[in-house]
Amino acid sequence: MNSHVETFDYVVFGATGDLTMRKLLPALYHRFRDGQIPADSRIIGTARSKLSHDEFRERAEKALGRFVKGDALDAETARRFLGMVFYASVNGAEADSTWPNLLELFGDDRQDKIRVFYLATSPGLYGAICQNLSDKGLVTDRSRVVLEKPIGHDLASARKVNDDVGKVFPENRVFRIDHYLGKETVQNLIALRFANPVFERLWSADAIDHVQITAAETVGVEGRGDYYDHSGALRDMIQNHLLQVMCLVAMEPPGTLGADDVRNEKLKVLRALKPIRPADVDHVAVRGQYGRGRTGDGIVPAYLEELGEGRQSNTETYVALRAEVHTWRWGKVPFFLRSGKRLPAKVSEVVIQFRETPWSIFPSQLQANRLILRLQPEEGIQLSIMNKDPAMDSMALRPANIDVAFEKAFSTRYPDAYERLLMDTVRGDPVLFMRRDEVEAAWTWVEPILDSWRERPDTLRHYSAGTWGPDQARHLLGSNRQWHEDM
Ligand SMILES: NC(=O)C1=CN([C@@H]2O[C@H](COP(=O)(O)OP(=O)(O)OC[C@H]3O[C@@H](n4cnc5c(N)ncnc54)[C@H](OP(=O)(O)O)[C@@H]3O)[C@@H](O)[C@H]2O)C=CC1
Ligand SMILES: O=C1O[C@H](COP(=O)(O)O)[C@@H](O)[C@H](O)[C@H]1O
Repeated sequence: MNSHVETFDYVVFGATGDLTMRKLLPALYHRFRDGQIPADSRIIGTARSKLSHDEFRERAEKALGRFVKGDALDAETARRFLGMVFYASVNGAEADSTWPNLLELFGDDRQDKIRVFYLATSPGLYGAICQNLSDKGLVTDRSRVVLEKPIGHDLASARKVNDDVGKVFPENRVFRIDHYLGKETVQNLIALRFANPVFERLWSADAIDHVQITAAETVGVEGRGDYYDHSGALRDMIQNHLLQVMCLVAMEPPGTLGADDVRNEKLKVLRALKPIRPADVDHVAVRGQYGRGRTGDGIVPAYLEELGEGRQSNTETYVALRAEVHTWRWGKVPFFLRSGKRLPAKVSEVVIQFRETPWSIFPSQLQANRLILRLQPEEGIQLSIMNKDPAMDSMALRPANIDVAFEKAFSTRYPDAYERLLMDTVRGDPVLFMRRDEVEAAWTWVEPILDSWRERPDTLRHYSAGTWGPDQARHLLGSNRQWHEDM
C-alpha cells in the first residue's frame, strides 16, 4: 500500500506536450485514485499556448481516456482529479508579461507547501525557466525542480544545464529523471543482489563470463523524429537508461539505501569504466540505422522515410557496445549493452551468463547457467539449469528453467515508472534520480564514441526493420558468445 504524500503544488512546464499527456497526467491520476494524493493538492499546467483552465482540463481528460489502461479510469474519480488541475499560459523562457498568469495562482499561498517544478520542455530552456522562477519569487525553501532527459547533448552542454539550474536550486533539490530507475524491476535488481546471498556470492568475474543488457523496441521514431534525429540511440537510451541499469548490476553493496550511499556506488562504476580511446571505438561500438523491413505489422518504412521526404541522416537507431568495469570484482568481464528501434521484440532485460563448469563428467553437452532478469514486459526472473533427463536411463542431461513470473507471484498491477518517480519528487527522496556527477561521468564515457562517429559517417551500418540489428553486432561478442534473442 503506497503511503500518503503531503499536499503539494505540481507545476508542469510543457504541459500541452506529449510527455505530460502520455505519462505525467496518467501517473498522477493513478496515484490520486490510489488515495496517495491529498485532495487539496494542485496540478498546474503551463505552456505558451493560450488556454483556459477548462480547455486544459478537456485536453487532460482526453489524455486520461487514451492513456489510462484497463478499468482504472472511472468517471467520478476522473472528475475529482480534474478538479485539482489548473492552467497558466506562461513563456517560461522569457521574463515577460505572461508570468502574472502563474503568479496569480499562488497569490499569498502558504510558503511551506511543497512546490514541484517539472520541466518537460526542451532542455535548452531549463536554465532560463529556473532563473525566471527565482526572479519572480516562486522558489521557496520547500521547492524542487525535476529535469527531464536529455540533460545536455554532450558533456559541455550537460555541465552548462547543471550550472544554470544549480544557480537557483541546490543539488539536493534537483531531480534528474531517468524513468528506467522508476521501473519496479530495475529497483528489484538491488533486492535480488543484496537480499539474496545465493546470487551475490557468485556475482563477480569468478563465476560470470559476461553480462548483456538489452532494451529493444519494435516501434520506429514515430512522431519524435525531430528530437530523435538530433539525439540517436546512444544519447537517447545508452548514456542514461542502460548505463544506469549497468550501475545497479555492477555496483558494490551500498552502506544503506540512502540516496547518496546508492548514488556514490553507481558513480564508482561509471568512473571505473575502461575509457574508450578513439582507436578502440570500432572494436567496442557498433551503430546502425533501420531500412524498410517486415515486422509483425507488415512492411514498415525506413528511418529516412519516417523522417520525411528528401531527409538525409547519419543518426543511429541501433547501438551495441562492449564495456568493462575495471574493479577487483569485475576484472575484464565484458558488459554488452544494446538498444535499438524496429527490432523484432519489445523487451528490456539483463542476462547474466555464468561460466562453464571447469570439467564435465556427463555424456551430454553442458549449457552454462544463465540468469535472465526480465525488466519488461512479462517481468520476472529465469534461471537456466542442467537437469537429468527423466526420459533416459543414462545420465543424459537437459536444460530447464526455474521461472518466477512476478505478475503471478505478487498478483498486483505493475505501476508505470513515472508514478513512483513523481511521488518521490514530492517526498523529496532523490535515490531514484541521477546526481549531477553521475550524468557527467556517463557523458565523459560515451563522448569519445560520439566524437568518432561524427567524424566517421562510414561507421553507420544498415539493418532491415524487424531484424536484430547489423551483423557487426554479433562479432562484438566474439566467436564463443551469442546475444540472447530467443524471446
Ligand atoms: N515524449 C516523451 O516520450 C519523452 C520526452 N522526454 C523529454 O521531455 C521533454 C518534453 O518532451 P515532449 O513532451 O515530447 O515535447 P513536446 O514537443 O511534445 O512538448 C513541448 C512542450 O513545451 C512547451 N513549450 C515550448 N516552449 C516553451 C516555452 N518557452 N515556455 C513554456 N512552455 C514551452 C510546449 O507548449 P507551447 O508550444 O504551447 O509553449 C509543449 O507543451 C523533452 O525534454 C523530451 O526530451 C523524455 C522522455 C520521453
Ligand atoms: O527515454 C526513452 O525511452 C523510451 C523507451 O522506454 P520504455 O520504458 O518503453 O523502454 C524510448 O522509446 C524513447 O525513445 C526514449 O526517449
